Amino acid sequence: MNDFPIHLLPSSYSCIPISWHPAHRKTDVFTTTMLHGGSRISKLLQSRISLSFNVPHRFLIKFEFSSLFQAKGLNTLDEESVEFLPWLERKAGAKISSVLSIGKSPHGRSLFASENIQSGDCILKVPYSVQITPDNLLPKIKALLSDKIETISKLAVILLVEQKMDQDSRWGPYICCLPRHGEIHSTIFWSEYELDMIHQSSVYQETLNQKAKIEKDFAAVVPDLQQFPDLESITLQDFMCAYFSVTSRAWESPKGLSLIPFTDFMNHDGVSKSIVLFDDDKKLSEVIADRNYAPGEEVLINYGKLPNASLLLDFGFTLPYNIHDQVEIQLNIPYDDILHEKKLELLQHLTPKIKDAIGRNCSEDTFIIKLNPTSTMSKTLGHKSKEVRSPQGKGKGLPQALRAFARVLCCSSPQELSDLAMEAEQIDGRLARRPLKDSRREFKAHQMLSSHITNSMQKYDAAIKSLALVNSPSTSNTFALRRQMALDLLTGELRVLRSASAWLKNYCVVLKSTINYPSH
Ligand SMILES: C[S@@+](CC[C@H](N)C(=O)[O-])C[C@H]1O[C@@H](n2cnc3c(N)ncnc32)[C@H](O)[C@@H]1O
Repeated sequence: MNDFPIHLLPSSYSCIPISWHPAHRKTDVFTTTMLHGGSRISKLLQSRISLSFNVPHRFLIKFEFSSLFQAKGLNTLDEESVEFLPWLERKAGAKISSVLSIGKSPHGRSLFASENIQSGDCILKVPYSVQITPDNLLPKIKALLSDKIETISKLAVILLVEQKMDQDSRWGPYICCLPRHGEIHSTIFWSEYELDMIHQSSVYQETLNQKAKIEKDFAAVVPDLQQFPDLESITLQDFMCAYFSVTSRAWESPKGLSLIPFTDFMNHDGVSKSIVLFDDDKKLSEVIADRNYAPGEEVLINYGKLPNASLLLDFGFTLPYNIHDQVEIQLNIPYDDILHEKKLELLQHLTPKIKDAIGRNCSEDTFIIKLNPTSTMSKTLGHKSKEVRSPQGKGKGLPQALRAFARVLCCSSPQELSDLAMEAEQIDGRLARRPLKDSRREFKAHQMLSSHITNSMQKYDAAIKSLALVNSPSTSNTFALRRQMALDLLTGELRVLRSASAWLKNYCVVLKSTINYPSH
């Protein structure tokens, strides 16, 4: 389902580990030996000459980088950023990168090529010894925290404890770089007024769920933290910020959830092929460049095939045109349907638990529509775009589970329901996965879906139009930024709905042509 071996850990839809983990998302952890081209990676690792790290090199980086940034007209570095890599390399006792430097991008800190990088180069190697995992909890706090506390909360507590230690923190230079309240745009920090802009999207409810979960997790750690005088002043807002730092910066690694300093300064590019890899034998994480970079260019990685819904909730940003966008729709069996109970029973028994792209279990009436993984070039937009495929195409179009649900929903007699149940038993136990033999009923089911989606599109249209009318409650840029994110989110979801609608209309036209009307 997800080709990306590792990704940053979003938390929102987490029923898995990072709860999602990955936390909410399904995360497959591969060691380099399991990767495609793993041998290439090992070869690169062996062939790279390890430069010894010394003080003059620090100054070299500083010099090269400052001049690079002046040449590119980018913001110059702050002192903290210049000192960061040398600090981490000293801590690791190893060279981490000789081709990357930290700089400022329009999206916060980022990594930039400090010299020519070729596709296939290993651009950074961060030893496990300088990654932050729950093992880094101070023993006295570790002993106190109940086993029930999730990893994500444990990492958040580590960040908070280190923050409180201030000058005494072993991770001070890293902690200083973490986002602060006011700089974070995840929807968990949006006001009610701002959230209202995305009421139409499932992210609205996901945000409320996520906030409730964080509050619950905070309530679970507070009694333990209160035993330390320095930590009793930690507020829910502090915890939320630390929690966000974890969800937006941690990777699921063979050691569990890990914060990987320096690597986590890399920004996301949805079409990049670079990901974070873990070499468990060498006990380090690495990134291989997926293309050539000239000095001064921002080097990006892929956090995973994430729709704007996940990016917004877990990372606090959206992409203007996200090829991984998806939309969640809900179908319900009407209560006044005389077959309500029977349909419900059948669906509950015979429909396998529906899982979305990120591994979350959905209730039987919630479906995720995604665009077909086969990309085509959109001439108009100049972006790689995807469509829900037409019935004639090789793709499957809408989720099978959604179409099955519609077929059951449109049954009008107990006999039709038991025919479906019998057919499922005779095949693979999965209900209503095949087109109904009666083309009229198949047509009716898809017509119903089509009008449901049209209805949803109208609501999205209205929500998008109303964005232009919402007034900024303050003069800050924050609201304008969040409104743009809301627009990206809703526009992307509407695009998926439009594509699904086109697919359904096409399918219905094809079906209609096969229906034999009785001759009079
Ligand atoms: C893993 S950190 C990357 C480093 C981060 N820019 C920093 O200043 O430390 C992830 C955060 O970077 C920002 N970010 C990453 N990729 C982005 C993108 N393509 N567009 C906008 N913001 C992005 C978001 O704020 C996100 O929460």
